[in-house]
Amino acid sequence: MIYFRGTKDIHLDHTVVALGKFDGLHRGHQLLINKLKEYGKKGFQTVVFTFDFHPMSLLTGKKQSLIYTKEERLRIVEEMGIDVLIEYPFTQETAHMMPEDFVRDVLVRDIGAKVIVVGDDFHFGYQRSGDVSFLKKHAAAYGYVVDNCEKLCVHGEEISSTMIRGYIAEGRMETVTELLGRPYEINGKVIPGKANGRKVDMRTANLAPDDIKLLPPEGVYASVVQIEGMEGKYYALTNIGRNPTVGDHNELRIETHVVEFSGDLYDRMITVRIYQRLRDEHKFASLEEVKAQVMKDQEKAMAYFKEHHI
Ligand SMILES: Cc1cc2nc3c(=O)[nH]c(=O)nc-3n(C[C@H](O)[C@H](O)[C@H](O)COP(=O)(O)O)c2cc1C
Ligand SMILES: Nc1ncnc2c1ncn2[C@@H]1O[C@H](COP(=O)(O)OP(=O)(O)O)[C@@H](O)[C@H]1O
Repeated sequence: MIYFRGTKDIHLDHTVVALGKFDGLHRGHQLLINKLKEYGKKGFQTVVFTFDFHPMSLLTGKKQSLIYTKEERLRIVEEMGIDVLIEYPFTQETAHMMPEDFVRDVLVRDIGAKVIVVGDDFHFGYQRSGDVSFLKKHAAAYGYVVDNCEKLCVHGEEISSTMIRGYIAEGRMETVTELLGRPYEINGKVIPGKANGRKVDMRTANLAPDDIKLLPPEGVYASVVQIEGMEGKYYALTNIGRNPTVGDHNELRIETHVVEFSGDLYDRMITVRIYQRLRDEHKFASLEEVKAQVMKDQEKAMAYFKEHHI
C-alpha cells in the first residue's frame, strides 16, 4: 500500500476515492470500502482519503480521543487491501479551503479522482459547506462520478464513530464488536513494568496507553492476543488500571496476562482484542490475592470464549 502522511505533494491518476475520517473503520465504513474494491476490480486505483488531524482539534481546541491511532488505522486499511491511504495535512489553510478549490485542486488535479465514494452525510471544506449534492453538481464539469452510500443502520440506529466511541467509554464491548464488525483492539510494543508479576508467577505484558487512543473504562477484560512473529492467537486477560494493590498513585497501564504462555515479549508488537468486560479493578491485600482473583477471571473468560466459539 502507498501511504501519504504530512504531504500535499500527491500525483495519482485514474483513482476511486473514498472520503471521510474513518475512525473505527466500522461496518458503515466497510460499505464504502467494499464499493472501492468493486471499482478496484475494474482497474481503478483505490484510495482512502482522510485528514491528518492534530490531537488538539484546530477547530474546537479540545482533545479528541479516537478508536484507532493512526498506526492502527493504517494497518487495518492495509489489511483491507486498499492501494493508497492519504492522511492529508489538516492545516488552517486546508480548513479554510472552499469546497470547489478542494475538489478541483486536490481531488481531481492531484489525486486523479474518477469516482468519489462518500457517505450521505459527508461534509467538507470551509464551514463544512461542501456535501454530496455539491459533489454531484460539479461531477460532469470535472469528469468524475459520485457514488454515495446510505448510512448503515443496526437495530434501527445509524452506525457512527461517535456512537461507537460512546459504547467504548461505557465498556459495552460486545456492542462495540457488533458495530465495528471486529473486536476493539489495542496495538503496541511491550514495555517493562515493575517486575512484580514474576513474584507471584503471573506475568503480564505491559503496553503504554497512547495519548490519542480512547480506552474502555478501567477494569478487567477477556481478550485475545496476537503476537508479532508468532502463529495463531492466545486467550488472555487484560487489566486497564492502576494496580492499587501495589500503590496509590500508579499511572494508567494496559496489562495483559497471556493464558498458557511463557516466553519473552519485551519489545514485541502485540494486538490485544477486547471482547468482554469482566469486573472493576479492586485493591487487594496482596499480589497473591490479585492472582487468585485473576484465576477466577480466567475461568469466566474461557467459558465466554467457549460459548461464543472464539
Ligand atoms: C487480568 C488482570 C487483573 C488484574 N486485576 C488487578 C486488580 O484488581 N487490582 C490490582 O491492584 N491489580 C490488578 N492487576 C495488576 C497486577 O497487580 C499487576 O499485574 C502486578 O502488580 C504486576 O505488575 P507488573 O507488570 O508491574 O510486574 C491485574 C492484572 C491483570 C493482568
Ligand atoms: N503468560 C505471559 N503473559 C504475559 N507476559 C509474559 C507471559 N510469560 C512471559 N511473559 C513475559 O514476561 C514479562 C512480564 O513479566 P513481569 O514480571 O510481569 O514483568 P513486567 O513488570 O516487566 O511486566 C512480559 O513482558 C513478557 O515478556
